[in-house]
Amino acid sequence: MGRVGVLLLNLGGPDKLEDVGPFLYNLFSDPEIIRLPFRWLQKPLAWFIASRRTRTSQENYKQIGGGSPLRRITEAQGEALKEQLSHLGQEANIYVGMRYWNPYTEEAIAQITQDNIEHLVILPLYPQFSISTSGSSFRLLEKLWQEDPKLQPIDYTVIPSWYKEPGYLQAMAELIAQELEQFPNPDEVHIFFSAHGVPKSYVEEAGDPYQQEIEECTALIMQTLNRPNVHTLAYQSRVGPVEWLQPYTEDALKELGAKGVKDLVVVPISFVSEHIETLQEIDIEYREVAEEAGIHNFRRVPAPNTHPVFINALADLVINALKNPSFKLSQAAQMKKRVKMYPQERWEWGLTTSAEVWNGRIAMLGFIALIIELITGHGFLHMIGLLQ
Ligand SMILES: C=CC1=C(C)c2cc3[nH]c(cc4nc(cc5[nH]c(cc1n2)c(C)c5CCC(=O)O)C(CCC(=O)O)=C4C)c(C)c3C=C
Ligand SMILES: [Fe+2]
Ligand SMILES: [Fe+2]
Repeated sequence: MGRVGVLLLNLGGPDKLEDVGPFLYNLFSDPEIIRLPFRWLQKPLAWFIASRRTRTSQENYKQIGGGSPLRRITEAQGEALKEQLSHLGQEANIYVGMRYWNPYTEEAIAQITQDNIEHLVILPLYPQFSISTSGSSFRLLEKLWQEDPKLQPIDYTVIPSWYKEPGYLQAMAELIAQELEQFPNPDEVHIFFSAHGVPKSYVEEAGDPYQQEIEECTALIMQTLNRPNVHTLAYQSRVGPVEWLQPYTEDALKELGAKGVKDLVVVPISFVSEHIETLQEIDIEYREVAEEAGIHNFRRVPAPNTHPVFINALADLVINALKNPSFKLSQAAQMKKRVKMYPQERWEWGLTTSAEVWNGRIAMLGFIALIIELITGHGFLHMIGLLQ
C-alpha cells in the first residue's frame, strides 16, 4: 500500500479572545448552521449575529482560560492515533482539518496533496452524524474535490459516523464507571446524558439522523456499562429563537431536582474532546442550575480525549476503513439517502409551484418577518447606514 493519510475533522475553536468574533462569523456564515431562504442574506446575517454574540461568548471563553483547548487536544489525539497505528503495523500521516478555525480543512488538504498521499481515511471526530457537523465538513470536502484536479488520484474513504464502535462504547463505559465510584452509593446515581442540540427542523424536515444516532448511542453505552442506574437523555447549548431537540438540559435538571434526585453524573456524548460546552456550560452553568434544584452531588464524566481504549478504537476504525473502503464524499454528505435533503433544498421547494407552495411561502414570510424584527429591533439598518 502506498502513502497513507488520516484526516481528522473537527469544529475548531478560538485560540484566544481576539479570535472569538471571526470564529463566530465563520460559523454563522455556514449555510449548514443557519439556514436562510436567500444566499445573499447569509454573510450580512452572520456578521450581525456574530457581532451580537461575541461579548457573551468571550466572557465564557474567559472562564476557561481565554480560549478553546480543542486544537491542542485534537493534535494530541492525532499523535496518539499515529503511534497506535504504527503499533498495529500501519504507518500513516495524520492531518487535522477544522471547519471554522485554524488549522482549516483547506490547509490540511493542501498538505495532503503536497505529501503525495495515495490512500486517505476521512474520520470526523463526531461519533454521531449531523448535517451541522460532519455533514458540513463533508460538503466542504466535496467542493474541494470538485475544484482541485490534484485530489482526483487520491483513493479516499469516509467514515460517516462511528458511535457503535465497540472500543468507543467501552471507553465511555469505563469513564462513567470511574466517575460513579466517586459517589458513596454508585448504584443510586442518576446518569444524565447531555448531547449537543440541533434545531428540531433538522431532524423533522431535513431528515438529519442525528437524534436517532444519539438515542441509539445512549442505549448502547448503557448496555456496555451494564449497571442498574437510572438514566436520562437531554440536549444542551441551544442558540437562537427556534425550537431545538427536547428536553433541554436545563429543564431536565430542574425536573430531576424537583423529583428529589441528589446524586447525578453528566455524560457529554456528542463530542470526544473537552471544549467550551463541557468546561464552561456543564461544569459552571449547569452545575449552578443543578445545585439550585437540590442536586447536591453533581459530577461530570471527562471527554474521552486521549484515553487509550478510545484511541485504540479510532485506530481500529482506520484499519477497517483501509481494508473495506466504503463511503465516498457525495454519499457521506447525504448519509446514503437517509438524509433526504438539505435544509436549503427544502427552502428552494418553497419557491417552486409544487403542492407545497403555500406552506413554503407562509414559512418564508414568517422567517422574513423574524429577520426584519431582529434587524430593526437592534438597529442593523442604522448600522449599515440605510436608516438614520
Ligand atoms: C456534535 C456536536 C455539535 C453540534 C451538533 C453542533 C451544532 C450547532 N452548534 C451551533 C452553534 C455554536 N456552536 C458553538 C461551538 C461549538 N459547537 C460544538 C459542537 C457542536 N455543534 C463545539 C464542540 C463547539 C465549541 C468549540 C470550542 O470552542 O471549544 C458556538 C460557539 C460558542 C458559543 O458562542 O456558544 C456556537 C454559536 C449551532 C447553531 C448548531 C446547529 C445548527
Ligand atoms: Fe455548536
Ligand atoms: Fe454550541
